[in-house]
Amino acid sequence: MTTSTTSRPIPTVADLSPRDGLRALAHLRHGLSGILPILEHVHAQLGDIFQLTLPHFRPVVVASPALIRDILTTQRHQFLWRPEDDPVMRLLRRGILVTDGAEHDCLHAVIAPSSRRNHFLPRADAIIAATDRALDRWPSKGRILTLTEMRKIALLVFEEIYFSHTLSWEELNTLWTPILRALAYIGPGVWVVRGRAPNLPRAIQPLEAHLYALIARRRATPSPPDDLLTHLIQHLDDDDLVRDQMMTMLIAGHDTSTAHLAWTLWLLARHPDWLAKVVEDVRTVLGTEPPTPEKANALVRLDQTSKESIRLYPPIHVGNRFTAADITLGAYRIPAGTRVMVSIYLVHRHPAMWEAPHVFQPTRWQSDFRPQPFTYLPFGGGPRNCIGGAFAMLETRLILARILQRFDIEPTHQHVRPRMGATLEPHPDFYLTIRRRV
Ligand code: HEM
Repeated sequence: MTTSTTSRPIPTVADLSPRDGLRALAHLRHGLSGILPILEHVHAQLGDIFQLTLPHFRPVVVASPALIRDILTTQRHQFLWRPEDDPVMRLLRRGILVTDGAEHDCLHAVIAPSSRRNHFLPRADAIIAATDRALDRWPSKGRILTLTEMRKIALLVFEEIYFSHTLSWEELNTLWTPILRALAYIGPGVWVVRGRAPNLPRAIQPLEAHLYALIARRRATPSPPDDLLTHLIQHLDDDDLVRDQMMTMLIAGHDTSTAHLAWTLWLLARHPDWLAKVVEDVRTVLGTEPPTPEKANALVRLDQTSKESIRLYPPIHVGNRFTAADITLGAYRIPAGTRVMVSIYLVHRHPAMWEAPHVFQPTRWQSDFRPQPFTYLPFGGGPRNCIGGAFAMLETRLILARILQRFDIEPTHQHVRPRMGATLEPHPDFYLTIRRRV
């Protein structure tokens, strides 16, 4: 823990000069997409810890690796994950992501085994098969709406691997709007500054019904498959609690991969010289065979692309915590009940930690390159890091390799901005021009 005998006041946006304040606010012309540039601007002026002071929304934003280490590891017991009244709590209820202490640790013990590498490595062919179901419907020559298509793939893959359920196109159509409504509900909205969370939208009902139907069917299956859903029903008697974990894993497990896949394709399409090299690797290593985990490991430049993409555009760009009591963090006193935001986005672009932080430079990820501790946190850090990180890394590499094997991608000039939804996603959704090879 970082200690200090005297405490310092946390700088607030009120400490900005009027000129800097106006410059920061000017980014609001881009709506929600302007918030990250505002945070970058304030970070540059006020340093690695500062406080926003909006009505009902006064988070302490942290971009200091040392303080982030304290929050995620040594002082983690001083933080809670969620206040009672928050849309994420209302949607996920008692899901692993939003529980604390012993309850969290019990759920972790149930869920973690189905997310280990040795569990899903043998199912890599199912990831490819689910991907192919979506790719087979792409035009031979034409355009795809990238974020939308990546979401379809991520949902098909997720349900196949974690619920052993082959989602039909009809089911996907039924679930599509409820899932988008659930994501919009938990994304930032005006309620944040109004201070009162809206009610859970009724439109998500078909998603609830889908999860409960899977639970009922699985409880009635005599020889169930070895997957997350089976682990859950074997350990948890309460269907509502099973539903909470399924909802959590489905939301946390597909929206993040969707955003990462879309960002990576956008970066590739914006950097045609690099794209050509990655494609050459894919086609040399794979030939006409589908990607396997071993072959994906040999795709070094694809791996570098993915690492750089998730540095620049981390789908989870912030870790939210709440102080459980008055605490001391480094040289600062923070009162109980304060929202503390670990800014993964700011630390990934920290000018003192990264060379050319805003530049897409996949070659920085040479095999011997190790970022400074707590400066690269795409999957969080400490004991509460991402439970699906290993799966996500394999899944996204296999999917990208399959896309590049089966399709040529044209460079794009389209600009997108990172928008804070439930995850950090490219906005607007963008078209990729593609041509089928196989
Ligand atoms: C590119 C994909 C992914 C990214 C970038 C990502 C990122 C993260 C991050 C940053 C955290 C920590 C949040 C915090 O400290 O506040 C986290 C936690 C979590 N993630 Fe992921 N994630 C991804 C994929 C997945 C997948 C595939 C699953 C499940 C199938 C998943 C399930 C979870 C869960 C349940 C937690 C909470 C763990 C706990 O509290 O013990 N994530 N993720």
